[in-house]
Amino acid sequence: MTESVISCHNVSKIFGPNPAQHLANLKADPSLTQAGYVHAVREVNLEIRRGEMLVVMGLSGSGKSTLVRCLSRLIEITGGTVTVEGRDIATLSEPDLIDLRRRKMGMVFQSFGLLPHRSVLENVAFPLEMRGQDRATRYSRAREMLELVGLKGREDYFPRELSGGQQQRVGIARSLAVEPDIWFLDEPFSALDPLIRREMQDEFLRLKGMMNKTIVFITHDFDEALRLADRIAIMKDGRIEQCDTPDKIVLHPATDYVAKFTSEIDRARVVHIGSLVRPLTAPPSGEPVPAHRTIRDLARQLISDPRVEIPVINAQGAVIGSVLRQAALDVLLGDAQ
Ligand SMILES: Nc1ncnc2c1ncn2[C@@H]1O[C@H](COP(=O)(O)OP(=O)(O)OP(=O)(O)O)[C@@H](O)[C@H]1O
Repeated sequence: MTESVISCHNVSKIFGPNPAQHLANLKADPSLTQAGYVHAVREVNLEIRRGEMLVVMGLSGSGKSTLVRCLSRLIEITGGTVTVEGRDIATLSEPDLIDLRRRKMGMVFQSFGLLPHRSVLENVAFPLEMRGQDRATRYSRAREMLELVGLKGREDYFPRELSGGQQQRVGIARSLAVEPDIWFLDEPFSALDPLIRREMQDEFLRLKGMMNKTIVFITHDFDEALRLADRIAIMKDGRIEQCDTPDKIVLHPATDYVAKFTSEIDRARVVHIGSLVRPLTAPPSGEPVPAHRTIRDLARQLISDPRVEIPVINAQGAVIGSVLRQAALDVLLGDAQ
């Protein structure tokens, strides 16, 4: 099992004048809600693994931003513990906390937050300037990052001369310049129009493949979550309803609420053959199918294949079990339970 980088144990956040006092009885006493208390995050338990992309998904007001801000202690939690690489971040002094954020963490927000009077190059180099790096080193690193996000040649532009998508790329390049191990992105693409958003998602998947970073990505768009995530944590009223791989979420939604999100989804595009693997009941025969392919990818073959049971291979080519053709067809035709 991969090492956990961030752990949340029973994390709660209550906004209000005297939150700690009400941690135990907020739920039972509705008058506290009337008095202005908001239970934004409720008893969240979560392990974020090194190198994974965890997408936090939920409707507006479900607590996504609050939870993610608790992970870097931008917000003080009311109850529970958050540990980052084994250290309880509530126990860190202010300088240690700033150091942890500067050395390990990067953040990208929905509003691009670029400095309007500085060029693109200067914007990307800015966090390195804050770190006291000399001009030549920081400009060279900033150029590298701009090339990585596809903005080579735009170094001397000003933010107002770029499109929304390009500005967000500058924001991404700026946060990558400091080489964060843990990367928090709060709805980074939501201000972009659908086509550019899709392009940015592709770009993001490319970057993710190149860098082995732990990423926590917030979105309220389920399609975006399914496209990008290794695992999705679905929040409702401050709680995590389910935290699982996209395959498991669409195949086995844990609650009615999660099921509602998945009802409109084309499952065959999400579910990989590997998710339906079961032990072989007979020696494998005929051409196997790779576990990493989606049911949609293999639709033609599945429809015409006469076999009841089709062997499945892993990335190394070893047979890991089989898939019942009928089970795959059920997903394809929307009959999966
Ligand atoms: N500083 C604050 N003071 C009081 N209440 C707050 C504060 N910040 C957030 N809240 C409340 O906490 C709840 C969760 O808010 P949060 O911003 O975490 O939700 P979200 O899922 O990120 O929403 P969105 O998708 O709209 O950004 C909401 O009811 C919100 O009004």
